[in-house]
Amino acid sequence: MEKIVVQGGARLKGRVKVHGAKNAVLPLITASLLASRGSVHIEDVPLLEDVKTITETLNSLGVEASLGEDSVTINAENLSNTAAPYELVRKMRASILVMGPLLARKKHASIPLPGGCAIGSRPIDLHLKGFEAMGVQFEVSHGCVEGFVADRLKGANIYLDFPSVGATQNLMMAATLAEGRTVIGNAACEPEIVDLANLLNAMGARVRGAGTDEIRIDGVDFLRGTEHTVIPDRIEAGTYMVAAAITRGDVFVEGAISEHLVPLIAKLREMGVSVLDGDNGIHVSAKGDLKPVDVKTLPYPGFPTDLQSQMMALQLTAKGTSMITETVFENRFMHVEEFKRMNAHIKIDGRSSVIEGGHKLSGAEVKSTDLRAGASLVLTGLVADGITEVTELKHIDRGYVDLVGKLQKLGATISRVKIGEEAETVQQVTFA
Ligand SMILES: CC(=O)N[C@H]1[C@@H](OP(=O)(O)OP(=O)(O)OC[C@H]2O[C@@H](n3ccc(=O)[nH]c3=O)[C@H](O)[C@@H]2O)O[C@H](CO)[C@@H](O)[C@@H]1O
Ligand SMILES: C=C(OP(=O)(O)O)C(=O)O
Repeated sequence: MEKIVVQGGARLKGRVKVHGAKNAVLPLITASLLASRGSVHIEDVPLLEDVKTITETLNSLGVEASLGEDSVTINAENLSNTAAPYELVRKMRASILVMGPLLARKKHASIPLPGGCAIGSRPIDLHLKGFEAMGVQFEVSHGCVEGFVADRLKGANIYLDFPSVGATQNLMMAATLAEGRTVIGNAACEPEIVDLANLLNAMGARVRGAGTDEIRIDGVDFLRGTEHTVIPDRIEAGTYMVAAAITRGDVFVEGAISEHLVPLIAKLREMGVSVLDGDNGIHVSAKGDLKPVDVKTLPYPGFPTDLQSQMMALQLTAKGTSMITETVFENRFMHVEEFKRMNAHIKIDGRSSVIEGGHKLSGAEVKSTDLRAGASLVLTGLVADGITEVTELKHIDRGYVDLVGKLQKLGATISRVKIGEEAETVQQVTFA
């Protein structure tokens, strides 16, 4: 078991490069299941735990999927198995994204119900309702949801009650091989949806309207292999932008795309942070007191829930009262109790949190409750008095490649140590 040890006080400076997006690459990998001819090769793949899990899931379906240093190659010509194993699905909710491709190619899919997680109950009803409209029948038994369709999937008009990212992706993938046209209304508009549509179209699909709230897909008979490069991770980029602001630092976030980060940039500027769009990246710098701001998370192009806890960390350092309203997940304030251990003054009122900024933060032992919460505790540790120790790193490892190494290069006093060996390493950190 390991933990991250951070000594607060360093002002971050320099350049940090973002990796390919976790939330884009997971659906891209499952979309490769749709190719019955040739291999799909994906570049700029972040070697995260989630990427390893989804690759293993494909292997368990009889598919050749191999990870390189920053790429993955998938040949699904011999896709044989249509039942995903529980031990992989329970590790990662995005495993549900094998369902659309399996139903489209094999007319059958059996997936263990992923269950709730720290941030909410996260049902899959919108996925299932959409598949039903395409002719799939479902049975739920022994903790698994099993879908069958006698013939080819049928194109359908599907309206999503909420613009679910996963449901949009799953239905979009299934529709590429369905008979006729599928229209997904109130679709999610995230950049990761556009990236998926681009891959599908390069594989021979006919997907139009991705990035708007109405996606039209005309089914084709088969899809083939291709090559694709993943978009940069806007949430990783946003995390480093907040790291620059919270330490009143000066950082160039290489690869960050400003069009994908409009709400974060707007809020940072409102707080008094300088954000400049540069050549292939975003330059963030801050000095002195920041102003409080109110933030409401929303589906894209609204403020992303995946940057909510990082923003809260920053609000803790602003002078005055800020508010965050979380509208996407019903239980995404688990980090608040951990922040409070660091002398944060926060009150939760239903789906909102009121953050009283400007109190001196103090280092403490805290634990990650989800991957973004883990990163936010590290960010808070960068400005807290003394040493912060963050445990439960399995969450952070799901979503950040080399968080510690990247922060070290920016000048943070931070290290990752085995629990039990900390005394020596903390000394190294303190006096390095
Ligand atoms: C791997 C991946 O890309 N994960 C992202 C994806 O998750 P994910 O695709 O799971 O998120 P969704 O957009 O589906 O979920 C948003 C909300 O809709 C609800 N819902 C969803 C599906 C459904 O069938 N029924 C239902 O009620 C969820 O419980 C949640 O409250 O989008 C989220 C919202 O931007 C991000 O936080 C996650 O990082
Ligand atoms: C919630 C997240 O991911 P997932 O949907 O994979 O749990 C996230 O990336 O912040």
